[in-house]
Amino acid sequence: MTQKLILLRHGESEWNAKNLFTGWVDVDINEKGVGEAEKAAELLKVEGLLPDVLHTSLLRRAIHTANITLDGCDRHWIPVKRSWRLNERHYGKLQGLNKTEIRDQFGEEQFMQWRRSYDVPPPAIDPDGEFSQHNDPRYADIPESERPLTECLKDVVARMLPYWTSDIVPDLQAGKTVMVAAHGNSLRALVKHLDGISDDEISGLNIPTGIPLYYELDENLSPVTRGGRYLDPDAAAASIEAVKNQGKK
Ligand SMILES: O=C(O)[C@H](O)COP(=O)(O)O
Repeated sequence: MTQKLILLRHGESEWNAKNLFTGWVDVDINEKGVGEAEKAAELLKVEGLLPDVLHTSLLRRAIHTANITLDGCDRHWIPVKRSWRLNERHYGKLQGLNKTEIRDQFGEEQFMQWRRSYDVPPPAIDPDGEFSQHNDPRYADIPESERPLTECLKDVVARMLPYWTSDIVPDLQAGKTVMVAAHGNSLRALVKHLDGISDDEISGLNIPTGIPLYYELDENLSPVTRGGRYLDPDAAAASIEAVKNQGKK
């Protein structure tokens, strides 16, 4: 028997539209993002892919997107589990800064290394700075020494995988259709794991906002089709290109 996994990056956020590095800053989705979340519900209904359980990050943009999508396909009542381990990558000192300005200031190579290298994190944020979440009560359960002040994708893989194993896999193995509502980089980390993508190749993978990515997994939790399937492939292709080119305009 195969298992059903739906990955959903939040719809466009206020800061996606403003071209700002966001990371753990808790911004909401904008009107376009609401529309994407509603469309995601339609796509799930057409496919007959109705989630039995939801896993989200602790961030409003993922939670809000998932609520709209589940409401739209009459699944607002399913159980929900949330974890900081599904949060966006902590973008360190870049949080709150404009992507184009950072690219202009530091050059394309440094900009892309911070955005897409596997193991080079941006400089750490000042824990008491304006865009820091270091003292946010929702993260009080993370021992202070382990609370990130910046992260590279490798760090995200390391903190996301324990949750995948302990909480998401058991739901899949119980035969549930699982939806994970999360973020560009936490989903890149999960896709890297599922598809066995190398540390080098992962730099070329981008996740579009608000379009369900469906994975059918075999008994070993390997994708039946590598890369899964976007439920709206044309919209996904256009949005992937836009994410890839962020900071270039
Ligand atoms: O945190 C952010 O700024 C975005 O959600 C992801 O940004 P990226 O595509 O530049 O990594």
